[in-house]
Amino acid sequence: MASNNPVLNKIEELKPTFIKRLSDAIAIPAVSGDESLRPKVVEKAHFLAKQLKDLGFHDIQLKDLGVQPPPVSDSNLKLPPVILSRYGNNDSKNKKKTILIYGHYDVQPALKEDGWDTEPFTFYLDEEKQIMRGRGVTDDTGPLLGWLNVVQAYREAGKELPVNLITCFEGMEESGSIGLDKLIIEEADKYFKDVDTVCISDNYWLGTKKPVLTYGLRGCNYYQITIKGPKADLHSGVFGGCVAEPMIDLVHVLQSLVKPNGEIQIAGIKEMVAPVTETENQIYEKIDFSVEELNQAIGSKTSLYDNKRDILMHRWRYPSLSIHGVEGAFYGPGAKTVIPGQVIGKFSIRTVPDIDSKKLDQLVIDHCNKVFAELKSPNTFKTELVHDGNYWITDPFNKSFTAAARATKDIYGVEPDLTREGGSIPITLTFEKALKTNVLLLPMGRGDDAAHSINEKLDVSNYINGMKIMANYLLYYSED
Ligand SMILES: NCC(=O)N[C@@H](Cc1c[nH]cn1)C(=O)O
Ligand SMILES: [Zn+2]
Ligand SMILES: [Zn+2]
Repeated sequence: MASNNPVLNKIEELKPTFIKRLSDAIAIPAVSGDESLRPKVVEKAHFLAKQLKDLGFHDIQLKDLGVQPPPVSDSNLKLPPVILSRYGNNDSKNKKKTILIYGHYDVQPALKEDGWDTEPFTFYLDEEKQIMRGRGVTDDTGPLLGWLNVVQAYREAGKELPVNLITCFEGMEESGSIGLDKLIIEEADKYFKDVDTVCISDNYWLGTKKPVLTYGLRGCNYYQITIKGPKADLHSGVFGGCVAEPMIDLVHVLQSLVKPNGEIQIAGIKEMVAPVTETENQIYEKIDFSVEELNQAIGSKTSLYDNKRDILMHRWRYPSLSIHGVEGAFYGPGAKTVIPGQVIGKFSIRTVPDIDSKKLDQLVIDHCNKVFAELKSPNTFKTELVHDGNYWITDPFNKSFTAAARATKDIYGVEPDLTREGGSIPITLTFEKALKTNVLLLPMGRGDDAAHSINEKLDVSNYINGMKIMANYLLYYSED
């Protein structure tokens, strides 16, 4: 019986070791979106490769993906490596199934000044609440290390791993997984040739109490608008009123994209969204989630919808457009009277079935060009795609989901809810297509973990129970 799996006790016993491993990893500020921190992303790859080696993984390869394509400031900037490795081997008398474990070791940017209670790259354990804090604890360093920890627990419990593992850990997920598609396609018949299924632990429960398994993701197309005017920033008293201000142009274009109620204003997008079916209509009622849980996760009562169904549909199955920020604009405290000479506005669209990504890019660029032309501004203007990643949806009743549901029930005593997610993991669809296999999303953290936000956290219980689920999932998936 897997609930008596001795590996589960070993996971409890090794808790301090696993917390220390996470603490060491969090200390490396592997921010893929910050070019100046690229050496740190590479350092984290080497840190992980050493951990894998010490745990008995073999054939460890740090795959070079070449230089980062534009738009990028440094045209020689190298992409961080993808870490491939194996645990276990098939020989003639030992034919085990092979699971590919995907995770990402890069993280979102984080500064203490953003409002963190502690330094984001100094791991913090709240002993009383048993909550761990730091950039990456839940997205995705904690879950990624979970797999390594599970291998250690199997080894120290004296149990053979019931499956073979292949790792594919990337360092660019938070920046669109640039370069990874090509590598997966190239390795499909080589390094990945024995893969039976893919498991990704890089998402979250919907709420805070009930575990879930995830069968859908939205895609993400990220754009930037660059507006250039004066050669340098100007004094607004000296020049204000007689120069065309890039920031004023940008505000006009950005406001044309979306209404405050979330409605996207770009013509042609709505028409590409798949209609709601009767079967789909019925799934929302059964999901364990409430408006209060959303309010708790966002720390306010600012939801656009007052009922569960609309909230879930707008998170999972409708597109959304978010405006993220403006590079070059004044944003600090105080009252600087500056006219920024050049600004870069950033926004993204979360995509859903059946939006055609290339058609979307054209609609977005045409829309922005049209609105800018109407301004009759002498400034220069360019809208471009920074990166994209497709949406994904699968059948949640295949062998891998069934094994994961059983493993989850062992640990939490309930059947997990089957959910979709509003976030994106750009590479999911590529795995499915290139390896001709299923993908399972097996989340570790909770819906209020504040991934991408300040004070990102992971409850110790989710870390430990998440590993126990992984351990039993490997066992159940190995069975015929
Ligand atoms: N945990 C998954 C995650 O956070 N994914 C990112 C991926 C992304 C896409 N474009 C930029 N980053 C997300 O924002 O959903
Ligand atoms: Zn992630
Ligand atoms: Zn993320």
